[in-house]
Amino acid sequence: HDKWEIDHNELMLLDELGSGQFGVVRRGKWRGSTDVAVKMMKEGTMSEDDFIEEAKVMTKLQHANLVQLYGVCSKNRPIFIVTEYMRHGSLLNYLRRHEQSLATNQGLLLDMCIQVCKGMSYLERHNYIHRDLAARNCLVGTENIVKVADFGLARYVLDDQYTSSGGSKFPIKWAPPEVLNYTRFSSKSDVWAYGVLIWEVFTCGKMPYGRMKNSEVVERVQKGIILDKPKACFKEVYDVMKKCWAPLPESRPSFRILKDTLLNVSQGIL
Ligand SMILES: COc1cc2c(cc1NS(C)(=O)=O)=CC1=C(NCc3c(C)cccc3C)N=NC=21
Repeated sequence: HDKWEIDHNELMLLDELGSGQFGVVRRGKWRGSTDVAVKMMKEGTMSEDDFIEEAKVMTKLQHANLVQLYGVCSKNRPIFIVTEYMRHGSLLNYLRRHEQSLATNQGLLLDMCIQVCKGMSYLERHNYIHRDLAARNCLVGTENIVKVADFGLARYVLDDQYTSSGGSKFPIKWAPPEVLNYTRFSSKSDVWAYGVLIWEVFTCGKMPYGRMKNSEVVERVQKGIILDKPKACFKEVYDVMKKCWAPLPESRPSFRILKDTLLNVSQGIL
């Protein structure tokens, strides 16, 4: 019995948590006691066999700031992807719901960014590129634990509106110039997206570039125009964002460096 294969008879599906373009996510219980989340992959949205191959690798990526993949139910269709359950949902929704209390708590906002950085530093160390890092793809658990989710899944999406940089669903606002021009993903393109994620956190979930059209955002990014400093954000934190948005990927810091930088900023200003 393959370790990553979960017997769907051992799953009890409970309330619906949300639904995205790849399917519905429901809360569940595994073997009667373990809280899980189950993503039921809408048929035809994903190259399933490739993903199942990848699931074997993903179950080996284990870190306190990565949403743990428990396994897949791949014997039936739709396939189920089973992960640990994060009781406060997506970071983006959490920021928006708790704006009042979070807006004045820079320490907590910075701590959330550092947790994401630790998860991303682990992926970087394992040469694993996320490709779709954003606050919507991070999840919040108990005691303000923040974890990176959905890492690497973008490669298996069949909808080319989502995968090609010209597509209507492509996350343009989190993409650096080399991804917009050549779809060249790397851990340094993840670093650019991480800079936008810090901006999302310090604006408590605002949409980057507001309601600006994708074509206008692309033009600005190509010209080197970057997002403004959020009101409630220390200058030192904005300086880190600007490092993440260096036009050339090789000029951007690694997540390993970013982690040390942010920890110093945290000690310095708090
Ligand atoms: C409590 O609220 C929630 C909790 C979760 C959640 C969404 C919400 N609600 S919401 C929509 O944000 O408002 C999604 C998950 C999840 N994993 C998702 C996942 C699976 C199952 C498979 C592959 C990739 C991923 C990321 N673990 N816990 C939660």
